[in-house]
Amino acid sequence: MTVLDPFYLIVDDADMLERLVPLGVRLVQLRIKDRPDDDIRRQIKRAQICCAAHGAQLVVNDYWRLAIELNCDFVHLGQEDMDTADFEALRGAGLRFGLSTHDEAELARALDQRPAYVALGPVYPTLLKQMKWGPQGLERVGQWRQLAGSIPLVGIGGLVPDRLPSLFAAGADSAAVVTDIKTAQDPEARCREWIAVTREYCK
Ligand SMILES: Cc1ncc(COP(=O)(O)OP(=O)(O)O)c(N)n1
Ligand SMILES: Cc1nc(C(=O)O)sc1CCOP(=O)(O)O
Ligand SMILES: [Mg+2]
Repeated sequence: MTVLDPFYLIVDDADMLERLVPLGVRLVQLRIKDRPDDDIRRQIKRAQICCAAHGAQLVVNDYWRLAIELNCDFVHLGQEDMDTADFEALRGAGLRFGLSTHDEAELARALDQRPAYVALGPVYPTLLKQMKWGPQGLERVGQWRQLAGSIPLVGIGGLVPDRLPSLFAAGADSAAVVTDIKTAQDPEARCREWIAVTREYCK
């Protein structure tokens, strides 16, 4: 079973990944939207080099075909991504995958695939993207903890350092973040705060 770091950084591009991973990030997702495949390919390669140099686990969002092509070992897929993903090909290539969930039906669908983790979101309101789901809240995190059994649980959406103790107390194993670090005046300093707050939850 994968043990997830409690701090799950999500970045938009390889530039930000190269700034933040050397600070001590151990789990990072490259979540690039609306770029040509060649650009994504180049950015994944940069991310692989940086993560290998710093002992961080790279997770590629969405682009599972490129992840197989480039010998990555971890992808994240949402429910729509799952519609077209070839899970046998992923397993055959030795890739682990984490899956997004927002309601019980999605959770059951995700658990059927024996993922490395399930993510529940948005735990709090998120500014990152329009979603049909309202904030799930901490009670829902606790419910997911029970339903997911031994599968690691990632909380995502509207997370900031002050919210982390209650998120972990509710049963999350890891906290994923985009906006709080991306929009910080000093992303490096904010990232260090996240590392400090989450360290005590390392298993
Ligand atoms: C850790 C984590 N959880 C959820 C998501 C969202 O995935 P998805 O629903 O496919 O949406 P996009 O991120 O692709 O817009 C995630 N990326 N990471
Ligand atoms: C990308 C994403 N997926 C979500 C889900 O619930 O599946 S919430 C979310 C946004 C998370 O980012 P922030 O830290 O900016 O709120
Ligand atoms: Mg996706």
